[in-house]
Formats: sequence, C-alpha cells, structure tokens
Amino acid sequence: MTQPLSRSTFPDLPSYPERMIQFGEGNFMRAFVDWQLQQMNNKGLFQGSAVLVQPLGQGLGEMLAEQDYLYTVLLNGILNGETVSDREIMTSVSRLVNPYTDYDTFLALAENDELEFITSNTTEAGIAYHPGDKLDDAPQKSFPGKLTALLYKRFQLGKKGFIIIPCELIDRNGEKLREIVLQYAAEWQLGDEFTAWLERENTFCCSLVDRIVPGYPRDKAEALAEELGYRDNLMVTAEPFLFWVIEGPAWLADKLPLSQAGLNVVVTEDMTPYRERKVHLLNGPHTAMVSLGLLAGLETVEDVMNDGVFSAFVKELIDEELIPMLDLPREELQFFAEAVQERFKNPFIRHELTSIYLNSISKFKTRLLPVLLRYRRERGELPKLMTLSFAALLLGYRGDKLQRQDSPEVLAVFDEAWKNPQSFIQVILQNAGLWGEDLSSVPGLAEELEAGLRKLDELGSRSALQQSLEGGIACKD
Ligand SMILES: NC(=O)c1ccc[n+]([C@@H]2O[C@H](COP(=O)([O-])OP(=O)(O)OC[C@H]3O[C@@H](n4cnc5c(N)ncnc54)[C@H](O)[C@@H]3O)[C@@H](O)[C@H]2O)c1
Ligand SMILES: O=P(O)(O)OC[C@@H](O)[C@@H](O)[C@H](O)[C@H](O)CO
Repeated sequence: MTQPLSRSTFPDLPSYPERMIQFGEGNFMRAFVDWQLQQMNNKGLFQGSAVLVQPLGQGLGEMLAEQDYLYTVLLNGILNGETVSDREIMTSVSRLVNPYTDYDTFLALAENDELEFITSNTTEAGIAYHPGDKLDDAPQKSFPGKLTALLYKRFQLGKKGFIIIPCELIDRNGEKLREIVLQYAAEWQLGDEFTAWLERENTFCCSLVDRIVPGYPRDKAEALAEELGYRDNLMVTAEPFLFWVIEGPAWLADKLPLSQAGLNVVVTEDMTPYRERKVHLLNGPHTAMVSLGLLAGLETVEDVMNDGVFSAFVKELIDEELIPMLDLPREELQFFAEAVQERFKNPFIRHELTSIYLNSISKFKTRLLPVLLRYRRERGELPKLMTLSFAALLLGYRGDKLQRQDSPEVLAVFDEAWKNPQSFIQVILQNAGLWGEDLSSVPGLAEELEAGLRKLDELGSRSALQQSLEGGIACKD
C-alpha cells in the first residue's frame, strides 16, 4: 500500500504566501495557472501561491484538504521534437475556501494586502448573471455575484483593487465579467464611489488559454501510484504545450513574470487574432469530430487521428473549410493547424471524446457555426464536412444513439422537438435560444441536414463520412 500524498509525507516541500485568489479548483486551472505559478516559484520569480475559491457547493475542497493542497501534474507528450514525461508535485496552492460552508473566510480574503491577482475558470457557464443574487446572500449563486461581494468588501476596507484575469473559454471573458460586476453594483445600489473604485483600481483583462488537460489518469492510476511512490487522488495529466494570451497593459508582464520564467505567454493589446485561430482551428475540429467519432464507436481524440477516414476528415475540414474562412496569414494558420494535429495525435495522453462532448450545442455555436455561416455567405454553398458534423450533432442530441451531456433546458428542447420527427430539424433550427439566431432561413441548411441525418442513420457515421470525403458511393457499416 503506497502512502498518501501530504505534507507529512514530504515535509521539505516549500510554502508560499498567498498572492492570487482563484475561482475554480478544476483540473484545468490546477494544470495551467497553478502549474505556471509553480514554474515562476521554481525560478524565484513570484514567491506566491493561490488560494482557491470553490465556485459551487460541491467540489474538490475536501479531497484537496486531505492532501494538504498538494497534487501532481504529469506532463506527457512531445514538445519541440522532444518526448516529455514530467512529474511534479505542485506547492503553489495554499488552501481552498468554500463560500458555501465558510462565507466569512471567503469575504476575509478582501483583507489581505498581498493578494493582488484574481483568476478564474468556472466553465463557459460560470460568467453569467443570476437575477436572484443579492449582496447579503452568503454566498451568491453566481461567480460574478461572489466576486462583486468580495470586491465591495475590499472597497469598504479602503484597499487597492485587483488584476483580474478570467480564463473561461468565452469571447471577451474579462469584459463580460466586468459588465456583470458593474450590473450587480448598480442593482445592489453599492454607490458611485464603489463603481468609480471598480473602474479606477481594478484591471479586468481578457485572456485566452490553451493546454489540453485530460485530467485524472483513471486508467493508469494504480501503475502511477507505484511509479510515484505515493497515492495522489488529484493528479492531473496534461500535454506539455501551453499558451496563454492576456489582453492587458504592458506592465502586467513584469508584475506577473510568466514570460520571464520561460513560459509561452503573450501580453498584448488585442487578442482577437489569437482567439480566432485557437477557437476555430483547435476547439472547432474537437467539436466537429466528437459526435461523428462517438457515433462510430471511437473513444479518444487519438483514436480519431489514428483512423484513416477520420484523420482525413480532420485534415480536410481544417484545410478546406476552416482556414479559408479565417482572416490571418494563410501560412501562419497552416503552421498552427499542423501543430494542432500533432497535439491531437499525442500518444501519451488519453483525451476522451465524451469529455469534449459535454455541452456540445453551445460549443458548436461558438466554435463552428460562425465559420459555417460565413462559408455559406461567401461561397454560396454549405461546407460539406462541417454540415455533416452538424447533422451528427443533431442525431446525437435526438437522444437515441448517444449519451447526451448538456443542461436540462437544452435537452428538453431536443426531446420536445423529437416528438415530431417530421419537423425535428425545422424546429431545432428555428430555436434562436440554441444558436443565437433563427437558422431556418439559411438557404439549403435544413435540406442538407435532413440528407445528412438520413445518410448517418442509413450508412453509419464512418461510411457517411467516407462518402462525403470522396463524394462517391459509400457502403453500409
Ligand atoms: N480540460 C481542458 O483541456 C481545458 C483546456 C482549456 C480550457 N478548458 C476550460 O476549462 C473549463 C474547465 O475544465 P476542467 O477540465 O477544469 O473541468 P473540471 O470539471 O475539472 O472543473 C470545472 C470547474 O468549473 C466549476 N464550475 C462548473 N460549472 C460551474 C458553474 N455553472 N458556475 C460556476 N462554476 C462552475 C467547477 O466548480 C470547477 O471548479 C472547461 O469548461 C473549458 O472551457 C479546459
Ligand atoms: O474544455 P472544453 O470542454 O470546453 O472543450 C474541450 C476541448 O476542446 C478543450 O478542452 C481543448 O482541449 C482546450 O481548449 C485546449 O486548450
């Protein structure tokens, strides 16, 4: 029986003062932001830790406490032509505060002058306004509500503000978060002076994150405990590649010396091109492959990339349908896309398609739909592969072939529409709540999706895809 990971097992591990508040204790943040804090600390450049705030009532607080907030990051993959297999115990998390059980401790974070930074990742659903939130709630339901209460307390104490860097994968995340905080400030009547302090003393940055973090290596847990010599219930696997674009003032690069620590971080005045490139060329193919892949019985991104038909699909989708619709130099896009396909092939991590499948409707809406619509406008026809993957998405959300993972509201829309198969596609396309607009008027879309669904139903996903790729006759699976 291997010993559990804790500070008593490793008494010589360093501790650092708290300099960052981090909303979110999920896999991604622990292998991305906290891993970077660790690298800065290793080089003596930051000398700080993050205090985590659990955004939901349920979370990893107790598990982290059991391990004294230590956990291992396992980096596996190929970086700059070298095979990387790195294991490191993170000492960059000091503790976790659960506002649901200890709201006073949460608010008391406002008192600490050493806390300068706030980061977050509360998934795409987290930066949202919740109408019921009040200043006196303990805690507020939403992440922006909790943040507003914390900032108000800080203001009341007459202290300086924070540098706030959200990492959620939504467009203009920092601006969105700032808007909601200002909305609560107005709604809760916190006064003009507070609003002025918010604007003057706080810096809300937009940011874009990139690192594939499959999370806890369930399939290798036993072997890893043997290899590491301790049991870690919170270890996280990630690829070695990392990229963080922060849209903010140039002085930030000195305050948070990520680049100085050799990390692949850019502080820029405009992150738009980086975002377009990543969301459409990395997250887009992920979302496009997922329904088709699951329908064909594939399990991981690596399975997709090792399959002749599916990898040809990914390549053609990127080269013929995505890159031509993006406004960046073609050579740069091509270079990025090739690197992405190499990352997708990473044989050292297991990136489950089911984890990417979660909330696929909102992902399709941001990652692929804008490109599909642009293609239709500019070329006068629909992109065949993206449209087939849209059909596969709808087929999966019908609910009879795949195990859907989405909000009850989204699933209810599909269940209701599927009661009448004849009008299913029309009803779904008309639902602006799903897509941000009524898609039923996009010329040819309903017809192409009908045909795609029929093809997928009759032939199966692999043969339907093969037919689309070759434009030829496919046979049944
Ligand atoms: N895993 C990756 O490869 C990866 C890479 C880049 C970006 N991301 C982004 O990170 C997000 C989290 O991924 P993860 O792998 O850490 O997942 P995770 O399940 O390990 O963590 C999710 C975190 O979000 C919080 N959360 C969930 N729903 C929330 C809500 N409605 N309101 C507030 N907080 C909420 C949870 O409390 C938890 O802290 C993803 O949604 C994705 O946008 C993930
Ligand atoms: O994390 P999600 O579920 O929003 O999306 C799944 C993947 O597309 C995503 O995690 C990528 O791997 C990541 O964005 C790479 O930086």
